[in-house]
Amino acid sequence: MTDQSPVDPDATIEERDFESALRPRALAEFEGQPRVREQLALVLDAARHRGTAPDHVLLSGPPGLGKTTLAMIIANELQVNLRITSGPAIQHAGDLAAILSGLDEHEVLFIDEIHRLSKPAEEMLYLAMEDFRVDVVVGKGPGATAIPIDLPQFTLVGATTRAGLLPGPLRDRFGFTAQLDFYAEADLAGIVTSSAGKLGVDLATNAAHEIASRSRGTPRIANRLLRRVRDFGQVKGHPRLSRGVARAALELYEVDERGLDRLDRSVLDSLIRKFGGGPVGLSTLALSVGEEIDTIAEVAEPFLIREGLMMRTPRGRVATAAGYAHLGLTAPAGTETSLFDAGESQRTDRSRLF
Ligand SMILES: Nc1ncnc2c1ncn2[C@@H]1O[C@H](COP(=O)(O)OP(=O)(O)OP(=O)(O)O)[C@@H](O)[C@H]1O
Repeated sequence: MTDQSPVDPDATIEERDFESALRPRALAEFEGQPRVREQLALVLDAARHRGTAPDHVLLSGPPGLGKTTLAMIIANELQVNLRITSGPAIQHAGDLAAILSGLDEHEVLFIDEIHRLSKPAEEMLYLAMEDFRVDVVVGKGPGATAIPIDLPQFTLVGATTRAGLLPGPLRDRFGFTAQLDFYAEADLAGIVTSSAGKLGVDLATNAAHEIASRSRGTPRIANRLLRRVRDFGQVKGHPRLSRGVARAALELYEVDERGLDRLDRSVLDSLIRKFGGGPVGLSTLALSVGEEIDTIAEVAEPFLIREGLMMRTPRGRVATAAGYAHLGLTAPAGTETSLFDAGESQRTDRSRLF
């Protein structure tokens, strides 16, 4: 198997092992997102004092920002078991009933991609979250009866990359909602430095910043790039990973100073050279670079828009003047220079307490 693109959303087994080795285990080790951390600490402390399970927690934000890590930390901090499942894995309401009725008192149930639960499972979850009860329907037709089953008090941690897709009644049943946002470079440099420590790698401070600045605000990518730099250092005989070594490694893997990888650049290149800078539809753009629409929509496009290199308009995707400049091209007169699509998230912490 060929090596992955640094932003490929599908992780290999090696990648998953690597991720779990680097996961912080306690809230105090979780870097960045200070408001989310502080608010969550309060929710957990309050529950500990009361001796009850904390409110249900909803974590939302783009992939790789630490939702799974936070779910694990919540269970660790409460010293309870964590059960992990995901929306697509729960096909029928019965699957969910089996998981819920198998929980022990105060356990944490983590449902990743909760926006992908089926409707019947979602409706069962309403009652479970609110009244710690499920109604299991036995039989069919007029003879069907609902048997109520009491559940232990548990905490649901739901994670979603698309909070907007979550139905209101489900969203409203979470007592604490945290929106994770892209990390500042300094936080990412801190994460890379701790990861290097855990891996026993000698990483210079400016090399950590070099990696952080190319990591698209995302810890998963930062750790992945660190792995590339470590490989490079090992093979080329550089036990100390200096900034120069980090740069050479990232150039080899085609991750540029702004964090664009080969896919991002080919999307931008195609938009500009094949479609005259747009407007062009997402599916055409995906076809032109030979990629799945979802990969373009979830990985390349949000980053290119966030970086102000591309814009989303009602007529399609358009390259900005900065997009042309990034490829060393001069934009035609009248090219949009707007740097920000108002719908995209910025590098700030936002969370809501209900
Ligand atoms: N704040 C953080 N501090 C240190 N490491 C972090 C932090 N956030 C994430 N990581 C690391 O980044 C990697 C990805 O994190 P995680 O799996 O929790 O992301 P996620 O948001 O659940 O992603 P997905 O939505 O794809 O499931 C892990 O290796 C984790 O250790």
